[in-house]
Amino acid sequence: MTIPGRFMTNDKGTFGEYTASSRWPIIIQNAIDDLTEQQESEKNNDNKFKQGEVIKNELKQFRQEVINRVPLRPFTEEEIEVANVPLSFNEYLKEHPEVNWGAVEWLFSEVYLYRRMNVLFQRQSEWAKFDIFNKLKQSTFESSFHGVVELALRYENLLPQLKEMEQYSGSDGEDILRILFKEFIEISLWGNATDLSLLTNATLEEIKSIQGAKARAASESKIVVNDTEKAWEVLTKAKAEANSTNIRVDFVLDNSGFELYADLMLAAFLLQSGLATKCIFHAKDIPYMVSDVMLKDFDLLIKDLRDREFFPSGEASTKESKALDLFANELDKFVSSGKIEFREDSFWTTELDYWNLDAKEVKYHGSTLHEDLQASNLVIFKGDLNYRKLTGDRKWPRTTKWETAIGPLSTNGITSLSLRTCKADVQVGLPEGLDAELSQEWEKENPGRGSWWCCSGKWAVICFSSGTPSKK
Ligand SMILES: O=P(O)(O)OC[C@H]1O[C@](O)(CO)[C@@H](O)[C@@H]1O
Ligand SMILES: [Mg+2]
Ligand SMILES: [Mn+2]
Repeated sequence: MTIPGRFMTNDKGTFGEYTASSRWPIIIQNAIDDLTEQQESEKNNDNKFKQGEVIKNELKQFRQEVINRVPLRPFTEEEIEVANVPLSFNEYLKEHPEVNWGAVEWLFSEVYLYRRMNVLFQRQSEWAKFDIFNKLKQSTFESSFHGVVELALRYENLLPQLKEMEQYSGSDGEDILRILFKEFIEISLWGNATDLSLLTNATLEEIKSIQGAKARAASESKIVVNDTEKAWEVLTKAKAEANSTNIRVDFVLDNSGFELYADLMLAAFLLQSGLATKCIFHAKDIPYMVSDVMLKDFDLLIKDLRDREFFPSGEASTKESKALDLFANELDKFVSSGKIEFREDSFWTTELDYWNLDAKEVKYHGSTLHEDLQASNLVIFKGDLNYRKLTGDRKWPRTTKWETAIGPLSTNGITSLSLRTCKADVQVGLPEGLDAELSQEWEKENPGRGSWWCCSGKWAVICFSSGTPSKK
């Protein structure tokens, strides 16, 4: 099959076109507003205030450039030097000299946009390490207080049950573990405390019950491709073979706040149940896509869990406070014992798609990461942007097979699982007829935009690749 081109910001009627024309100016304006607020809170630092004014004017100018659809310019030597900008961006622009904001590949231009914004802050000494999206990340996490507490209580309730599991005879225990695995995968997938059967005080019997199955079936109905079972088999096989000595699961992260919290819950479940012995989290090295996780967001999350102002769970003695503290302590223990590790790499914030997670990409860490991820039993890619990079954000027919769409990743040795809430035009792996069916359904409420069902965040896909050539 010929490899199709990537989605462009001038593809009429696409979500990419809409994002570029209407959402990017809003994102930049929000950054200007948050910068102004930050300046107000540090007025006494005159030098910082002045530098903030410089950034603000440059952001306003940049926003105007995007609106006026000017050509995308290369980074200057000075910018590359000061802000450590990977040369991949300028190489791309050299090959595509004519691109402007109104007619450029969506993937490149969106990643380039965040890099351009970051350069403006990195060039000012007082703002070089400032995360312009921090306020938004923190306020969003703060507003998810009830879901955070609910999951912490569930986790606390689950711990003794996982211990008790040992007594269950083989298949019975495994059945429950499989149900819990699927539920934690779904909690991580949706990045919220879905109301699954895993109620706060559900007993193991209840989890296995019909009622539990009904709740699960309801939430699974929105997952239109579901390879969870294949990931389960990989980890249970590893657990049986490795007698739990060395099972590594990697998370290529998406959003901070509740999504990261849900990812940590999944990791804690895997570690406590012996389905993993080490979890490595891959974070972004600069502020990116507004909400994506940086190393500092993990430290902030643990601090927030213990902060009674941030999460008002009452006295330290309340069951809610104790559950939050318990999970924060668990995370500290996992980190100090090396069971959880956090890393960052500039590869994740280049425009390179994940076909570059391969030995052939030797300039921007693609091959280094590819080499390292060979040692992982399962690499979980979270969210929509990662899915777009796995599939190259290309205009594949929506029934294209997963292993075709992810190119070299289907045979170069990385065992991968994409947990994606659908928020962009690219969509593959669908059975015949499903796209038409969902487009028709979405069209009813959204005339003329039926195909945007896969940009709504209302549906999701869970896609597995063994990373080895499929046995013919
Ligand atoms: O946080 P996620 O799940 O990666 O979603 C980010 C998505 O939002 C968008 O910015 C626009 O919807 C996409 O470009 C991007 O893929
Ligand atoms: Mg996401
Ligand atoms: Mn994201």
